[in-house]
Formats: sequence, C-alpha cells, structure tokens
Amino acid sequence: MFSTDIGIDLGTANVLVYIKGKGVVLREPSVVAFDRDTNKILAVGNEARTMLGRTPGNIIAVKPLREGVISDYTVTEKMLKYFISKAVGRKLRKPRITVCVPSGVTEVEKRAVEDATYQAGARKVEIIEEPIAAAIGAGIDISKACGSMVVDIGGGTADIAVISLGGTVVSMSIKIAGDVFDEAIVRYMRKKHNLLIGERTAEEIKIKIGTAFKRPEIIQMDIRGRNLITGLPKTITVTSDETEEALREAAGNIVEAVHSVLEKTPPELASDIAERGIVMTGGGSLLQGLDQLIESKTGINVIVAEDALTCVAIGTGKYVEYLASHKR
Ligand SMILES: Nc1ncnc2c1ncn2[C@@H]1O[C@H](COP(=O)(O)OP(=O)(O)OP(=O)(O)O)[C@@H](O)[C@H]1O
Repeated sequence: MFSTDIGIDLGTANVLVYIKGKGVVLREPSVVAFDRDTNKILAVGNEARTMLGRTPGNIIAVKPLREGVISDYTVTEKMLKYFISKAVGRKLRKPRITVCVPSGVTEVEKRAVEDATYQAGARKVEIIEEPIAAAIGAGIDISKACGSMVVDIGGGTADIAVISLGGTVVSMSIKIAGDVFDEAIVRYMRKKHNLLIGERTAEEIKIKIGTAFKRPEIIQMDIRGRNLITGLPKTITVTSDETEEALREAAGNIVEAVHSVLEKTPPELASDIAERGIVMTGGGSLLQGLDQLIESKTGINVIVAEDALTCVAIGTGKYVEYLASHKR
C-alpha cells in the first residue's frame, strides 16, 4: 500500500531516480567521498563531486562505476542506499526498483547490480538493458513490429541497439563515450600545447566549445592548466576546430559501431530505421555535431531525444508499467 515503484539509471557519470507519478526526483553525480582511515562516508553526489581531485591525503573521492559497470561494489551499495533514501524518504514498505545496465554486460555484472540494489533496500529488483530503457524514455513504442535504432551515449559506454517487438534484435556496447571524449581532450592539450589539464576542465571544454563536426563559425575559450615545460600555471585559447581534431578518433569509433550494427540488421528492420531515423539519447549525444557526423556517414536522419539526459531514467521507471500492460 505504501510501496513505491522506482527506476534508477545507475550511470558511470550520474545517478538518476525516477518515481512513478513524480518523474525524475534526483539527479546527482556518481561520486562518493570517504575517509580512508575510518572508511566513513563523508559526502555523496554533488557534494562529493566538488572534492574530486581536491582531497587531502586521508580523504578520497571515487567514482564507484567505471565504463558502465560496478568497479567498487561496497561503495556502489552505499551510494545507492543514500540516493534511494534521499529520493524515497521513509516508507513503510521497501520499494520495487528497476535498474538499467549497458547492453553488453555479463551475467556476473548484472548480478552485482541486482545484489547491490537488494542490499541498498529494494523489495524486488528488475534489471533492464539501457537501450530498451532509452527507447521507452524517448517515447518510442517498442512493442510494435517495427525496427527502431537507439544510440545511447553516456559517460562510460555507448550502447547501440535495434529494437523491435519489445526486444533487442542487434546491439553493441562500446566503452567509448563522454569520459573518453574528456580523456582525448586532455591528451590533445598535453601533446599540442604542452599543457596539463584536469578531467573537469576537459569536460568543460567539451560542453562549451567541443564539436564532432566542424562548426560553421569557430568559437573559442580560454583555459588554464600547468605548463609541462616550466611547471607553472598557463592560460591558452582553444578553438572548436581543435576539439574536432581531438575528438575525431573517438567520434569515429562511435560512427563505426553504428555502421556495424546497421550491417547486422535484418533488411526489413533496416528499412524501418532508414524511414524513421536514428534516435540518440544520453549526455554524450549532446556533443555538438555528433548527430551531424552520424547522419553524414550513414545517410540516415538522426534525432537527439528531447530529454537526452533523463531518457534512460524515465524509461527505466516506466518499464514496470510497460511490463504490466504488455502482460495484459
Ligand atoms: N552538453 C553536453 N555536451 C557534451 N557532453 C555532455 C553534455 N552534457 C553532458 N555531457 C556528457 O554526458 C556524459 C554523461 O551522460 P549520462 O548522464 O547520460 O551518462 P551515464 O548514464 O552516467 O553513463 P553510462 O550510461 O555510460 O553509465 C558525461 O560524459 C558528460 O560530460
């Protein structure tokens, strides 16, 4: 009676909690800060993120998920517990929770997510694959006998899938997404400008001026880092064209993956996709020009979903309703 159905997008970069009837009630970074000596958690989410790279010796701030899967089980469980109680509050009955995982994860990895969610206080746990959740969240009717292609680019993984009749027909998950874009920018700055920058600065560059397809007008921004030759702080001006060069390889890998999924797609479904277009979701899909790049290389229309950052969480939450109506 007093139970809640919730959906959790347990992402490498962010955790989102969706509650039936309320929508997305929580969106915080997947970061936990704790005291190394006592193992006590000091901060979770937004507060912990500001500590990344800025902690003294005894405090560590970690991201417990890497490339879409749990890399630190105990910390993930504690983080989930914190977010669930923050989102749900005190309830008489434990919630029923649906969690999504990238399409390529192994059974062992799925079990780890399931166990961590039970430990964090779920009454019942359902696991759903990220592309299915992304498709539901993007408003695609996945139960129809019609092919839809979803490209979900998060922080740790890019999941590409062709969905028809409620299931995945062809899919691929690659560990190239937002985090790899950031790393590529860090590497580029070091190589081209002898400038050492942190991941957060790289992410800022990516979001503000980054592009995967040359912009009609070049835009630029000033960034600060450490000069690797003098060891001193230095400010330089970076242009959007430079980011296109830095991100070319990573963006190219995503295009190749889309291409290879299309190659494996049965012809009927491929023609549905050609007609309906490819839908992109996830924060990584917001990289300027990535849609244009995929469109230019495949010849298929690409649409970035309206709520790209929350699609997976919404779809995860709605999955329970989908299952119920489908059974009926
Ligand atoms: N406007 C933007 N332009 C480019 N990248 C962006 C933008 N906004 C967010 N991102 C990137 O999106 C990524 C996070 O996306 P999202 O929250 O969908 O990932 P996630 O679900 O946590 O990850 P995963 O699905 O891999 O576990 C980060 O790498 C972030 O830098």
